[in-house]
Amino acid sequence: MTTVAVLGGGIGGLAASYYLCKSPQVTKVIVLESSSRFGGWLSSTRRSDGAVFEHGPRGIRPAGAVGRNTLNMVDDLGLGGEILPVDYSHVASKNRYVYVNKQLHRMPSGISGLLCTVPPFSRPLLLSVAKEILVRKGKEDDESIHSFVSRRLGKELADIAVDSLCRGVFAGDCRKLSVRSCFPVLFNAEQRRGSLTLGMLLGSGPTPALPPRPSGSEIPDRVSGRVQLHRDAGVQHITPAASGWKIELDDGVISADHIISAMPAKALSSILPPSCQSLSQLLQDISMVTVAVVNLEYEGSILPVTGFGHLIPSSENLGVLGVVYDSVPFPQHNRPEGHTTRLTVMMGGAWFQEVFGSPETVTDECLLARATEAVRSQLGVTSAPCWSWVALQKDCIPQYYMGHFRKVASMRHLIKENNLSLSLIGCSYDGVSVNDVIFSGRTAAEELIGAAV
Ligand SMILES: Cc1cc2nc3c(=O)[nH]c(=O)nc-3n(C[C@H](O)[C@H](O)[C@H](O)COP(=O)(O)OP(=O)(O)OC[C@H]3O[C@@H](n4cnc5c(N)ncnc54)[C@H](O)[C@@H]3O)c2cc1C
Ligand SMILES: C=Cc1c2[nH]c(c1C)Cc1[nH]c(c(CCC(=O)O)c1C)Cc1[nH]c(c(C)c1CCC(=O)O)Cc1[nH]c(c(C)c1C=C)C2
Repeated sequence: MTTVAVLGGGIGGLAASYYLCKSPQVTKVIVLESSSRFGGWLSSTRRSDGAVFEHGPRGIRPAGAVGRNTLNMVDDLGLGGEILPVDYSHVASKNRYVYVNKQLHRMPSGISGLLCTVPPFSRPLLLSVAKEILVRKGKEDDESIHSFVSRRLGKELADIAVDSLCRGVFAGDCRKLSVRSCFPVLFNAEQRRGSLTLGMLLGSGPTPALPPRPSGSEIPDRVSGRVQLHRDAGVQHITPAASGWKIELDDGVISADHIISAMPAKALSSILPPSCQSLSQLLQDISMVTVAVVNLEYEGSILPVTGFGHLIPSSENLGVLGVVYDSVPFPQHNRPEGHTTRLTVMMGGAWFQEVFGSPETVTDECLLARATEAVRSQLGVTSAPCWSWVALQKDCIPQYYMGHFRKVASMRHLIKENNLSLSLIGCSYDGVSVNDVIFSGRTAAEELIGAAV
């Protein structure tokens, strides 16, 4: 009865089409992807010798409702056996480093991390946590992450730990990013319990509910039967029609009863008609940053420490955000013959233009030189890499600046007010992690169908 067009074939669009096909009310799902491959930022190189290098995301957090939701989807698609688990006792889960004052420091963890003074911090975490309970609740309806954490836990934690964390998740500047939109758990803990510590101990509100999992191994067949996947199908314009939408592609026009937009907000803004100008303007306002992802392979075991990787606060180095020690969490992706170490250096983000100039003119040689120099100075690796790959991921991570929640609420309000049969999903709105994006696809499918899927 219903034809749904999903615009954008990244993980958000693919997840939405998977959930839509679980309902018999949806007769056809048409996924339109402008590039020549599906997956969006999920992208890797598998070399002929078996080594794998990720140019986008490399892991998901299985925790919480959204993490469980991803695992359920992966299982239902019969892909559970492909997961490379990194459990909580793994060294990559326990050891994360920050590079401060030209040294690597292991981030405090466990009881001893709470009770002892662990450099680069000047006092035990427990002191900050205990004092936090007494800090009064903020009065604003949003605040920068840096201001929020400085106020509640002290400036040192904000300057080092939180500054680094925001670079390692949003490639962004914690002085500009919104605590309400980037870390809703922290914001809600303060709102509901008056304290992060109490929020963590007592819980800070409802988490998304997951309906029971469907039993079927037939799901992949049902999905493939009703989904049409079109690559090289860039959407140029969409126009509301008597019932639903007219969708203009480079080489034709199609109709759909409903559109799920899984493309970046700015891209959607550029294909809307003049009659949707207010919505267009709000969408246009969601900025993205560019990240240079440099994969490096070195002969032998070259790491001075073992763990997931290290992050670098903006006070130490603006341009280099962090280094992932890929061989540690995912040794299965090393080349089987002869021992090598795989690393990924991530650079730029909110500081790209300032440090490297325009993404349009920066060269791969320049980015490779900056990445190998970071590995030399931060990890003491003097040898040259035996293999490298530079991927310039332009406009790849949205920045939820202060007031982001208001913009998103206004967009959804405008859509409702104008009776547009349109859902907004993907990383531009309600969370940037792969888990969040998959969950946004599920939420949109459920809202459209009017039932849990
Ligand atoms: C370097 C990097 C590392 C990351 N690491 C992690 C990680 O470890 N863990 C984690 O959870 N998350 C990570 N993320 C975040 C996560 O990967 C992304 O937020 C997520 O993949 C975004 O998915 P999406 O479907 O919303 O968007 P996208 O992947 O951007 O998909 C949108 C699609 O829309 C298409 N499109 C655009 N315009 C049009 C048009 N006009 N017509 C048709 N199609 C169009 C695009 O080609 C694209 O394929 C990382 C991101 C990056 C960039
Ligand atoms: C240095 C840059 C980046 C690194 N990863 C990303 C960037 C921009 C992107 C990214 N990483 C994670 C997520 C998902 C967040 C979530 O809510 O699940 C995204 C969008 C996962 C992540 N990576 C690190 C942390 C602390 C997290 C949060 C979740 C978790 O605990 O796993 C740390 C980290 N990321 C990078 C490095 C070098 C690094 C080092 C310790 C790379």
